Amino acid sequence: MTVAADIAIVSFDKFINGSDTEKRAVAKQLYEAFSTVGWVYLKDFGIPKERIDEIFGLAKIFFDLPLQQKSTWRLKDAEVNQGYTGDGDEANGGIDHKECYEHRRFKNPLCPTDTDLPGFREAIDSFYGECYTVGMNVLKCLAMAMDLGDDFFDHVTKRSDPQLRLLHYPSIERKVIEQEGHARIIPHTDFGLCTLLFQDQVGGLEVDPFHKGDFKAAIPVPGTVLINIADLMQRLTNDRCRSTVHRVVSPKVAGDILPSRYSIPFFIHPDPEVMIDPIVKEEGEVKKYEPVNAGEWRTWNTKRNYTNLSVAA
Ligand SMILES: O=C(O)CCC(=O)C(=O)O
Ligand SMILES: [Fe+2]
Repeated sequence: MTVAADIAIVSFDKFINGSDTEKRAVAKQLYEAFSTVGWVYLKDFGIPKERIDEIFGLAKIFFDLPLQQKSTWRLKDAEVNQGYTGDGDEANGGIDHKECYEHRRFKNPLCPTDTDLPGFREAIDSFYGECYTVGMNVLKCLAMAMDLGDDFFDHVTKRSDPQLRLLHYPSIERKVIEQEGHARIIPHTDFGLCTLLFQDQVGGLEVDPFHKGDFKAAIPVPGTVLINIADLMQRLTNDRCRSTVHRVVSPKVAGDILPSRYSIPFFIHPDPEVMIDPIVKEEGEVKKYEPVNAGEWRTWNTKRNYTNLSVAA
């Protein structure tokens, strides 16, 4: 049996509603988690449960549509990275069994209209805004905890265009997922600044916190959203914050057929023109990474993940 990962549960209430001292105390708790395991379960983060349930419900309605219809919104360009990707479209060194819908901040030409799916676009846009607020507050915590100036990340996220992803792992035979090189999503790190991750109650998400091939379950905790550090934040903080490997495998349920699973990541990226150059804070500290341009980094990593999507080449 897989052991549960040691991921702290932190309340965001005092960050949203508390005094400056209370805000800083929450920031410290987040930083502590991000600089060890790289993940935290955030509760009391200000998005009502009903809203999250509504979005999971809409994801189910969307993915239940016939493949032919979903394919009319098929993602065409890895750089734009918006629309539907089917099972097998995204792969990077292994085989994932999943389908996704990607939604962006400014333009969503491949989003179902009100005629296709009444209320879908409006609900997804509002949820996007709510996730954005949580995400920017998480970045503010990091700025506070690292003494970068509280508004440090405001300057690198003015045109920030995070990616909201609805994810569906279809019900599938266990023996298919459990073949060598297959997974619901293969081991990877996220490549932006940080990610918010909502998951349903099915399970199967695992984290390898210290990169020893020792995966531990990030079990679903009701009322929380997981937040994890991604590669650009690790680079920017010169390894103070840790972007850790994770994957989704079979949930711990009996039977030959696995239930379907839904999750909703919200990937936060800096403005495309920003250079991510490691911040050094101590006398004699050496930068562990070369500076990278955030926009080029995002495009390069996204294209790499869509090697199977012929139109994106
Ligand atoms: O479905 C999940 O819980 C994880 C998804 C994920 O890691 C990703 O989309 O990058
Ligand atoms: Fe991920």
